[in-house]
Amino acid sequence: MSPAEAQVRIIALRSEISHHDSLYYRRAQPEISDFDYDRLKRELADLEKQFPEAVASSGGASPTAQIGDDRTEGFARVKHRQAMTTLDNTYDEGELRDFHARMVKAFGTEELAYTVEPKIDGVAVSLTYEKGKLTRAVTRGDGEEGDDVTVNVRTLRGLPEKLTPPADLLAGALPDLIEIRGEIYLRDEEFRRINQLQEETGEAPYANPRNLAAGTLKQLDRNLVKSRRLEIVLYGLGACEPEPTALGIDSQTAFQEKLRAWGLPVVEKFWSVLGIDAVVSAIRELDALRRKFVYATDGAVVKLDAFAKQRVVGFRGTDAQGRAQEARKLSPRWACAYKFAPDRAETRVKAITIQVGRTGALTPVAELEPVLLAGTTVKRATLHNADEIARKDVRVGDSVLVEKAGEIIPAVVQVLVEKRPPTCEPYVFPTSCPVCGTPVVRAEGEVVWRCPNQECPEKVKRRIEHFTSKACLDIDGLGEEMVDLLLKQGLIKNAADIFDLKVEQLLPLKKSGEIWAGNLIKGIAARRTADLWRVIHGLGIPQVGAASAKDLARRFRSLDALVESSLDDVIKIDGFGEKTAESVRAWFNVPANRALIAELQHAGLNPTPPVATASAGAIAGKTIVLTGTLPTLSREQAAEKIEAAGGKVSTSVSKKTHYLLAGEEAGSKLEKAKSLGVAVIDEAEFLRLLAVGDSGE
Ligand SMILES: NC(=O)c1ccc[n+]([C@@H]2O[C@H](COP(=O)([O-])OP(=O)(O)OC[C@H]3O[C@@H](n4cnc5c(N)ncnc54)[C@H](O)[C@@H]3O)[C@@H](O)[C@H]2O)c1
Ligand SMILES: [Zn+2]
Repeated sequence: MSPAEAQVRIIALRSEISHHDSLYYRRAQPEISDFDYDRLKRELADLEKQFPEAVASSGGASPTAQIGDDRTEGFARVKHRQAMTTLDNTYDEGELRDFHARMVKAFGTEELAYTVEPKIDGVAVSLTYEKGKLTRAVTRGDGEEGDDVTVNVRTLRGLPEKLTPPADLLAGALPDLIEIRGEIYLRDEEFRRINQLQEETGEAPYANPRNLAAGTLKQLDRNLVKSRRLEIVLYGLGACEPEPTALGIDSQTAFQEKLRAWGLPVVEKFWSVLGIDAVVSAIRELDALRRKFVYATDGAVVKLDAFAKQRVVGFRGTDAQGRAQEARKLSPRWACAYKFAPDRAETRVKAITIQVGRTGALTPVAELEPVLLAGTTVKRATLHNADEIARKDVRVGDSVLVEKAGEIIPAVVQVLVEKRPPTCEPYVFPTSCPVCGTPVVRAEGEVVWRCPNQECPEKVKRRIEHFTSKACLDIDGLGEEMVDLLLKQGLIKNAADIFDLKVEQLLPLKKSGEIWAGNLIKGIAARRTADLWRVIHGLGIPQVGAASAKDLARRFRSLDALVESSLDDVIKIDGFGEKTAESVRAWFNVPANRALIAELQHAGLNPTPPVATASAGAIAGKTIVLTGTLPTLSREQAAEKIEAAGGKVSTSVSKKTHYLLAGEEAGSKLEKAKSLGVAVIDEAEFLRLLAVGDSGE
């Protein structure tokens, strides 16, 4: 390659990489896989090294000398006390050994202590704890300054507002201020749940849990954030006052132990080892274990253990020409990320079929030549939607690469265009429903095409299947096949008909099926009084999963009350965003849906409301004032709990106040409460009261 050609390629790569950076960090909707992205970036870094003169005349900053910037509109920006960096990474064991060789050169010994940690594929954040209390959460941003996401991070389950102080003084006190770095992630099952809702409502599904976590963390609707169960795992140290050594933290291993002692969520396992061979075997162990972890991992992070040694080698902060940039830290020289190549395989697309979902969404699926991938045989892979097929230009007959991350459904990541047979025609997405022939529609701003026919046999079937499924009415013996058979025989037309089935009607379906038919009818009859939330879930209201159905059951306690509820009533439920509430109301406003409810009731469906609900609890209807600092709950959390239990939070103490919930350093409110004879309770008492009304599902 000539310098002139190199320059052209460098400019092209820079713009391509910037494009992918913006999609990945700001919009959380990347177009290419990480593996392919890393290849582009490596190509650019190599060219920049090889042709420094071409770099000099290309102008502008290179993505190789920057940290991917995640900052977006709508968030306050906060400077990190200590910069957040990225990691140098490799897919190659040889390069990992080169890293070790550099350390050996710096310290003159092979016997170097390292930690090996899982590399969590989440969204990087920095938490600040001041005097043991969580005060701030900030995204990595450009490394120097990130977005303030404190409000959203406070919704995370499993993240303590306070650090557990050491049991004995010898263990060191809590730091005055500490920045703790970690990753926010979503579990696979939560990822799947949300993606299903996305698809049902016609929004683009997320490609993987990391992107969904990133997209969620940057939501401005706190209720939406809360409804998605984000979690966090912590592993890194930023600024610390006093010096970490004063707290007994002089290595990554000691820091890991401290995180555990403080009660923070941490990695399941890390290794403290001596020398590079031990590093390599720890990475092998990690690779064998990592699929069992609750978060996705994409590699191992190897760190020089001793902080004193880390300080000696410092950070990479130079651009491609080796010039130092103004104190901009890019990545530590004392760490190296070894990435695991994704599980990928090459196969061929035999056909593209279209699935029609419960809400009519048309989902294209690639039917594949069976191929072994991550230990399982893969025959089908999702193609998501029409836009995705067009973007990747997937055609029947194409050779493709399929990738499987964790337990996630395999996806076609790339078409091998060079292997395309000349007869391959571009795929044409159907313009009518493959099942009922109705022309498909696409709502404005949606990516999903739908069959709009409410009577579409496939939709009807899927609605009934959902209604009788384990997750909903849980009717024994009424699986997908039986529902299909009953529909084909004309014995049912909708979910309500199930309750009118007679033994005589079922007898012809099976040879000597008396016992079977009798049991099925008995089973169906027993579900007439199923839990209310199961019935609500079974209705298949868009956006309403089991958790929301439980909330609705707790709040309304009967189908009639739910049918008659107003948008306002629904919005007020804790955890319900406007979107969910609107979706609920829209569903009940459809005459056919109301008719179905009437039919169900007519057929004897009489669901059981939750046993002990919040409205029967000790907090329900009570006015509570908060004061002082509580030992574990933040004010926000306490207020939320009160409202969720049907109580009211008030700011000032009066004769109408039922309880004053008082923590440490309670001031004038405490005196006033005492003078008015208002009951004063502490956090423990408060939690006991809450528990009184919380036994119902
Ligand atoms: N597909 C795309 O279009 C696209 C675009 C941009 C970036 N990316 C992906 O993102 C990567 C770059 O992102 P990055 O700068 O965050 O780098 P990175 O994800 O490769 O590694 C650095 C990050 O790893 C995280 N990390 C996880 N576990 C850790 C541990 N135990 N110790 C220390 N750090 C740990 C930290 O947040 C750190 O910032 C690329 O390599 C690529 O895989 C993909
Ligand atoms: Zn149809």
